[in-house]
Amino acid sequence: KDSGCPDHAYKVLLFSQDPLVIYIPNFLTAEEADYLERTTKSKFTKSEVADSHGHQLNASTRTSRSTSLASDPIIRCIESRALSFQGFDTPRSHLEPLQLVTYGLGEEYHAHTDWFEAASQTSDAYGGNRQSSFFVYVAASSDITGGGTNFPLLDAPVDERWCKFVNCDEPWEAGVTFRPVPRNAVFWVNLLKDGRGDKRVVHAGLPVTSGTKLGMNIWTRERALHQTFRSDGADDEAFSEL
Ligand SMILES: O=C(O)CCC(=O)C(=O)O
Ligand SMILES: [Fe+2]
Repeated sequence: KDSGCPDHAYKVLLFSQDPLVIYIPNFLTAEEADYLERTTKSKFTKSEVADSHGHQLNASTRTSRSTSLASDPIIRCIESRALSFQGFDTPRSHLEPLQLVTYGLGEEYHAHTDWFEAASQTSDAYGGNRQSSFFVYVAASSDITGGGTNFPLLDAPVDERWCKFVNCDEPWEAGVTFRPVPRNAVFWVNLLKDGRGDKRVVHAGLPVTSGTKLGMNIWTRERALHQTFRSDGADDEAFSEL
């Protein structure tokens, strides 16, 4: 256990076994969510996406704004939680810096996978491809409508207890849409056993039709990222100079 980190006695709900999708209520504490909201307010820039050649671009497919977080004690606790959730065998070096994403009215992220096709995005420096994703709903204004995360190829659940977390008004053909419930998270595995990307986890951040939404991506790579691409990269460099 990381000393000084809040105890995380959260429960989890298995959403899908194959692909593996797990729903996590209360992934963040109220204090962490507040902290993330406060400290990132002025930091957002237009989100970038990688094209099929691996070039970063400001595409109309992603109209949200995002920012990467440098490590600090609170961030480190969130990282530790994401790592221990995946078992003890995932080292911290496999984590990308946490990425906060904010959406205002009409902003969205069209259907995409978090895993990459382009070799330039899955190089050794990046630790290969993205093995898993957490999408965490950090905050949503009380008047939020829209802004769910839609997985068109997953089956919608049947039991109505899921309706707290998924939009049960959606037509069955639309797959499943997780609602932006603050502090909750969706976790899924991106890669098949053989390392190829799993197309079934394609998803979209649906347009926000009123209010605002703040989300967070936690991406775990297959292998260690080069130090300069890690949230604690700067610290490590300072260390190596000692
Ligand atoms: O905003 C969402 O609901 C999903 C965002 C997302 O999939 C991403 O940033 O990769
Ligand atoms: Fe995504």
